[in-house]
Amino acid sequence: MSWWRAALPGTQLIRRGSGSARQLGQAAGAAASGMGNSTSSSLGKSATAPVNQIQETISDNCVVIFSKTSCSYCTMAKKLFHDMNVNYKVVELDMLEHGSQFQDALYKMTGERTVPRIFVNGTFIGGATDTHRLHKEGKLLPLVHQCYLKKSKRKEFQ
Ligand SMILES: N[C@@H](CCC(=O)N[C@@H](CS)C(=O)NCC(=O)O)C(=O)O
Ligand code: FES
Repeated sequence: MSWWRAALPGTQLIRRGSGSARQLGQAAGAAASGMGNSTSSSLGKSATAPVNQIQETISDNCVVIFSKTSCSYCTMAKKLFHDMNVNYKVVELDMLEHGSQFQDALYKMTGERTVPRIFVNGTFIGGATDTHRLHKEGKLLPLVHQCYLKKSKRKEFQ
């Protein structure tokens, strides 16, 4: 048993490869490789401004990777979380009709429009290189853990 599971007995906080991607038939790349869950079903389909849609996605999910299906840096980032047994949300920008508008919004929010753009616990943590560095420094999992703790506390009071 991993330490974070031990710390949070009985919770189902860390899941990998939830059924939703397959059920929704989305994110074929991620589903086929058994990694992560789905491209957000609503993202890019609502009239809400891209920045607000991104805000909503990053506050609803502890780990969000803005990615492109063709990008191996993105695949490496997904693999990192997959190997840590951490569930993550992937938004494949090249699969969205208005993907470039989302890249523009990410530029406004993070200063770069490159992929991957990775958010943990609602905060931008960087691209693939930054994320690997955080992991090497032992700082990545605590950030994820903080988010799970926050969510489980919220549940307690509901
Ligand atoms: N050091 C950055 C490199 C990011 C980067 O250069 N990404 C390229 C793809 S690998 C990119 O986004 N190019 C522009 C684009 O696809 O719109 C990281 O680790 O994330
Ligand atoms: S590694 Fe080539 S597009 Fe990302």
